[in-house]
Amino acid sequence: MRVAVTGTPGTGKTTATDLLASRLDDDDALPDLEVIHLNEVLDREGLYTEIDADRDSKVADLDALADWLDGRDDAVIDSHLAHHFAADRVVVLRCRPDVLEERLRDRGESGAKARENAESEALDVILAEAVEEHGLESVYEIDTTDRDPETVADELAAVVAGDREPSAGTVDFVGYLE
Ligand SMILES: Nc1ncnc2c1ncn2[C@@H]1O[C@H](COP(=O)(O)OP(=O)(O)OP(=O)(O)O)[C@@H](O)[C@H]1O
Repeated sequence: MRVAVTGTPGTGKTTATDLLASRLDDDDALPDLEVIHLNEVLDREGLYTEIDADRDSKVADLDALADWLDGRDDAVIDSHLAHHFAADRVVVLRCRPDVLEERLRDRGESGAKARENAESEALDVILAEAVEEHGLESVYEIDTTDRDPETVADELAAVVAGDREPSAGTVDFVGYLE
C-alpha cells in the first residue's frame, strides 16, 4: 500500500512522517511501510529540471520522480508534491493560514514566502489538487493547527491502519488571512 502525505509547506509533513516511521517500526499491527521524504530523494538523485533562483527552489522532475518511485509500492511518501503520484490513500495536512505563516517565519522562511504559502493554504490549493487527482474517496484531511506532532503522527497511523474514513473538505480556513 502507498500512502501519500502532502500539504502546503509548513503543515508538518516531515515532522509527522518522521514520528510515523517509529510507529511503523514498533507496531506489528501496522503494515511494514517505508517512509520516503521525496525532497531528500530529489536532492540526492538530482531529480529536478532546473533551479528557480527567484524562489530559491529546485523545479522537480515529476516524471523522473515517478520512475524512481516505480516498484516502491509499500511506502509512505512525504512531500508537498506527493499527491501527484500514484497512491492508495492521500493525507493532506492542513494548518490555519495565520499559524502556518508564523511557523514558516519561525523556521527562517522569508516573509514573502511564508505569506505566499499561507495564501495557498487559505485557498485549499493542495486539497483541491489531491481530490482532482485521486477522488474524494481516497483523500483524508488532518488539521495540524492545534495538534502536536505526536498527535498528528497518531492520526497518520490511524489512516494507514484503515481506522479513518476519507475526510476531504472538513477543513475551512476562509477568513483566516486578512
Ligand atoms: N504539529 C505541529 N505543531 C506545531 N508546529 C509544528 C507541527 N509540525 C511541525 N511543526 C513545525 O512547523 C515547521 C514546519 O514543519 P515541517 O518541516 O515538518 O513541515 P513540512 O510540511 O514538512 O514543510 P516542507 O514541505 O517545507 O518540508 C517546523 O518548524 C516544525 O517544527
